[in-house]
Amino acid sequence: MGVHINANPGDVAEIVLMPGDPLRAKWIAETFLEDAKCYNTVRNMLGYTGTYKGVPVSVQGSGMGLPSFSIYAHELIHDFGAKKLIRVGSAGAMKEHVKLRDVVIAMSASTTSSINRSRFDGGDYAPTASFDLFKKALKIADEKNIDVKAGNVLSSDLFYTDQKDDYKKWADYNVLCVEMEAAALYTIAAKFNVDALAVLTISDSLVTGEVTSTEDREKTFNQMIDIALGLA
Ligand SMILES: O=P(O)(O)O[C@H]1O[C@H](CO)[C@@H](O)[C@H]1O
Ligand SMILES: O=c1cc[nH]c(=O)[nH]1
Repeated sequence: MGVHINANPGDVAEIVLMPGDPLRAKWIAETFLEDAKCYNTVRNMLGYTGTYKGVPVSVQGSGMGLPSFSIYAHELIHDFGAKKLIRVGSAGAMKEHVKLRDVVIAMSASTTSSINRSRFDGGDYAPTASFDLFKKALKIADEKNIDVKAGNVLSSDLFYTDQKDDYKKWADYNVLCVEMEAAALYTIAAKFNVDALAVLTISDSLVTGEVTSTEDREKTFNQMIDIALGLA
């Protein structure tokens, strides 16, 4: 049992999909998994385990931001033995060629958070995807004819920035999009020596100002789920 995940040993599968939104977790469990059962309702941060093509798979909401994500990732690995964490999240495009609904796989995650500076006594750690999961995800995308972009993403502490153009410096250095958790995922997975990958869908564009609806973000980003489940 963890402090924030009120489940029993064995309730959580070795592979866990992690959307920020707990209602996206519910949608994934109900839409893609067989016999999904809810194992966590603490703080309404819903977690489910079911099967996908006969393989046990869990889906656990993480909440927003590196601190919240870090708590769930830590407990999933440390208390429940998770071995593969796949973030399935929304992100804002920072480059013109990254379009609404594009799937972006995070090879690495820059961050504005100071969590890793504290952890590494001022040093700049480089949070990086698992090569094995990354390779497999590209293969799955290819087989399923899903066009993906891959590169560095930004895990920001801020959703609302003070200046509209704050993203441009990151874009100038080829960072593809902004979200709020991947850097924590890659750091915590590395600490515990488990595999991790962030598969993102572009929900809005900081370049063009286009947006998708709340319902779209909760229930329609199927392609990233297809890729994530292919990793099970
Ligand atoms: O759609 P999710 O997975 O929550 O991800 C993105 O959406 C939230 C902000 O709206 C942040 O958590 C960000 O990382
Ligand atoms: O963190 C996020 C997620 C989606 N869009 C953004 O601009 N930021």
